[in-house]
Amino acid sequence: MKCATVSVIGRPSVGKSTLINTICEMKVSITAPTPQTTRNAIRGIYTDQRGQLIFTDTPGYHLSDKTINKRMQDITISALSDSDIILYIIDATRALKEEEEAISSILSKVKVPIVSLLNKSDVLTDDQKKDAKFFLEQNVKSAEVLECSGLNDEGVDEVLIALFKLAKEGELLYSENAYTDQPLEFRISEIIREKTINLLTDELPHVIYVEVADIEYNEEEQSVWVRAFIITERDGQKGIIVGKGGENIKRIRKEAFKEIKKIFPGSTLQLDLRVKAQAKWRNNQIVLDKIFRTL
Ligand SMILES: Nc1nc2c(ncn2[C@@H]2O[C@H](COP(=O)(O)OP(=O)(O)OP(=O)(O)O)[C@@H](O)[C@H]2O)c(=O)[nH]1
Repeated sequence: MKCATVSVIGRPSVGKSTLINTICEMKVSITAPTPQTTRNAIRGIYTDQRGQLIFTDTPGYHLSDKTINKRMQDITISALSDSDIILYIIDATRALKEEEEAISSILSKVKVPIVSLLNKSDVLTDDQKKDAKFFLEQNVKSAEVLECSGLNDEGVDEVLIALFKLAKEGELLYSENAYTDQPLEFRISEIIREKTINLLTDELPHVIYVEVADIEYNEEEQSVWVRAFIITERDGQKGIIVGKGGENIKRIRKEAFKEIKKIFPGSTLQLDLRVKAQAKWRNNQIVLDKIFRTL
C-alpha cells in the first residue's frame, strides 16, 4: 500500500476545497464564491486499493500584512514543509500575477515533489492553458503538469494517478472509512459558517465566526442536540444575520440542519442556532488560535 500527505496550495478561489470535496466525496471543507473562505488546514482522506492520500487544504495564500493573513501564510508554509507531495492549483482564468509568483517562490524553497494542476479546465481557453503552462515551465519545478475540473469531476482520476505515483510505500495512517479527521464541532461550525456566508455574501464578507457551544447525545432516544453561535464583530451586524422577522437565520438554520443531519444518520437532530456579537474577535489571539488549529 502507498500512503502520502498532500498539501493543496493555490490562490484564494482557485478551487482547492471543491477539488478535495470531489476527491473525498464528502463535504470536508467549505466552498463559497467569495475568496478566502477556508481559514484552516483541514484534512480530507482518500483511500482505495492503491493506498491512502491525506489532503491538507491550506488556506488561500494572500499577500497582505493583516494579522489574520499573516497567520494564513504561516499555516501554508508549515503545511507545505510537512507534506510528502504538494498539489499546486492554478486558476488560469485569472491573470497569473504577483500572488502566483509569491507562491512559486515559496515552492522553490520547499523540497517536496510538486504536481501542478490547471483547474477549471471546463472554462479554460487554449490561450489561457498555454500561458499557464509557460508560467509553470518558467517558475515551478513540477513532477507533472495536469488539467482538471474539480467541479465537474473531469481529469480528477489522472490527478489521483499522479499523486499515487509519487506516494511512497507505507502503512495507512487512517482507517479505510475515514474521510476526515476534523473534530465534529469543527465540521458543524464550518457548515454553519458556509451557509451564513453564502446567504449574506454581500453584506458580511468575513466578519463572522461560528462557535459550537454544546453537542448532547441521548442514546436512549437516539437524538442529538446542538447549540451554536454565529458571532459577529459588532452589535449592528447581528440584525443582518437575523434578518427581517428572523428570515435569514431561519434559512441558515434550515440549510445547515440538512447538512448536519447527514453527520448523524438515524438520529433526530435539534439545532439551536443563535447570533451574538463579540467585539474585535479578529484581533483576539484566543479566538484566532481556536480558528487556526494547525495540524
Ligand atoms: N468553472 C469551475 N469553477 C470551479 C471549479 N472548481 C471550483 N470552482 C468555483 O470556484 C469558486 C471557489 O472554489 P473553492 O473550492 O471555494 O476555492 P478555494 O481555492 O478552496 O478558495 P479559498 O478557500 O478562498 O482559498 C467556487 O465558486 C467554485 O464553484 C472548476 O473546476 N470549474
